[in-house]
Amino acid sequence: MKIAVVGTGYVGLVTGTCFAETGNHVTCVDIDEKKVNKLQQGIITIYEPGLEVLFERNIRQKRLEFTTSLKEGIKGADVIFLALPTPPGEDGSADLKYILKVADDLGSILEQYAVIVDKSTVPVGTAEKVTQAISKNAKVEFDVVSNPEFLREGVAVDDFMKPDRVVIGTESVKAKKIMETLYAPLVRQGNPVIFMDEKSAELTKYAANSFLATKITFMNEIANLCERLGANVDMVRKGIGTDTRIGKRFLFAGIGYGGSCFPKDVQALAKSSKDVNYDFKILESVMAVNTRQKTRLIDHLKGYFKNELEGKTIAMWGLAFKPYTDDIREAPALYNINALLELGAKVRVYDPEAMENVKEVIGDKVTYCEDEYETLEGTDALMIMTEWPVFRTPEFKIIKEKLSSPLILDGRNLYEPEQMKEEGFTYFSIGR
Ligand SMILES: NC(=O)C1=CN([C@@H]2O[C@H](COP(=O)(O)OP(=O)(O)OC[C@H]3O[C@@H](n4cnc5c(N)ncnc54)[C@H](O)[C@@H]3O)[C@@H](O)[C@H]2O)C=CC1
Ligand SMILES: O=C(O)[C@H]1O[C@H](OP(=O)(O)OP(=O)(O)OC[C@H]2O[C@@H](n3ccc(=O)[nH]c3=O)[C@H](O)[C@@H]2O)[C@H](O)[C@@H](O)[C@@H]1O
Repeated sequence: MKIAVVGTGYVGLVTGTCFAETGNHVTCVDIDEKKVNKLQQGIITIYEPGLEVLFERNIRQKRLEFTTSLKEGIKGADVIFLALPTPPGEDGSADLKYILKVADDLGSILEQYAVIVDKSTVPVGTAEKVTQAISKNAKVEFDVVSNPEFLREGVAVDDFMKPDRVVIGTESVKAKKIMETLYAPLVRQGNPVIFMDEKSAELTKYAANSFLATKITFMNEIANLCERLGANVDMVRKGIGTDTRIGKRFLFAGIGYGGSCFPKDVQALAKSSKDVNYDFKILESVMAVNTRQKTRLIDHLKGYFKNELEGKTIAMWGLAFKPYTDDIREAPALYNINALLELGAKVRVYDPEAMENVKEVIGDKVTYCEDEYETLEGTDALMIMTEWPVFRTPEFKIIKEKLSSPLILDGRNLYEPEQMKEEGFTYFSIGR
């Protein structure tokens, strides 16, 4: 099949590369000339384990191409994916300006029937709006389909190539057939393609992300309660996760969820609910608890140093919002860096992949270090923000030698509290 992917960011690049890998001819379109230039030279623009080898192979085999021209990119395409940004607008709702701009343009340049697919996370009613925008100038038939994406950064290739399920919202028989054929190689494992109406598909995406954010938040609350009651959240997690109705995944307490999606999608669903006069109480609590959770380590640090953080230097391990990505959007680390700087502390940071991205946002307000041990030079405490494997089994002796006070604040529960006590640390983790 001939596929066009409009928007070659995270989702666009994974979508384009994976569909090329399953034998389609894919042209990815982006307005960012620099990005397209790099991609045309075979330079990958995101860090995603396992993607580069597929990307290089499909470019070599001329199944994957890049352009800045929408007209050229969609020429002859059977399916056109819109993988465009939907950032939060001022009121928290998803901003549809990128999607609707492309939809407007598509109307006049479509030369033959195509299935236009909303791959971006978009509120209920967007497929209808996209249809109207294209219809204004369209001279040919087309269908608009909702096909939300459920991939996670860091394991995006696996999530895309072996999806738990594929959700497709359409009532068009023609579009359904085309989408079925396109996804057939990806659902051979027997996982379902679930067809439904467009609105239900759009809401499914927000429901999934909001449910997962709620699950994490619930565990963060249980963790906070554990600290007050003397229980251990790891034990409680194991105790409840073995109930198959609850499941083991997404039960890890920490310093709050981050990333480019959970925060914005929970906020957008809350706003959509308000717009139809529905007070979605759980979502309001989830957002409030998550904001509070991000301050947990700082609160403890302030307590330890009796609010005297002026002139203290803090080492920070991990900047990305989670491991195996260089993505720092809504990363708890950024929140904590800013809070430390405001309190007059200095910060020394290390992350295996995300430092360049942090430099772009924070500049030289913090010191960037070559590795985890260099961050510890002349510092008063260590904060752990991301559970990269390299931080899991460090040389505690070296850490202790380098810190002026043996204080570790661990937002990801990497170490055993008992062992830390034996090693002579004051160790604060979440819910233990
Ligand atoms: N990042 C993720 O892990 C996931 C994201 N999503 C959703 O997918 C959508 C896209 O997200 P990301 O890929 O992270 O965004 P992104 O910000 O990484 O990429 C968007 C791309 O669209 C391009 N663009 C903007 N206007 C354009 C136009 N008129 N024509 C062509 N290209 C244009 C930008 O230059 C950028 O390269 C969002 O709705 C997001 O919520 C869904 C699942 C996973
Ligand atoms: O819509 C999206 O963009 C994507 O959002 C999330 O994927 P992602 O943001 O890549 O990352 P997750 O692995 O879900 O983690 C999100 C945040 O939750 C935190 N988290 C996750 C799991 C957990 O048990 N505890 C926890 O605190 C992570 O540290 C991270 O900050 C969803 O998991 C994907 O299904 C979805 O497609």
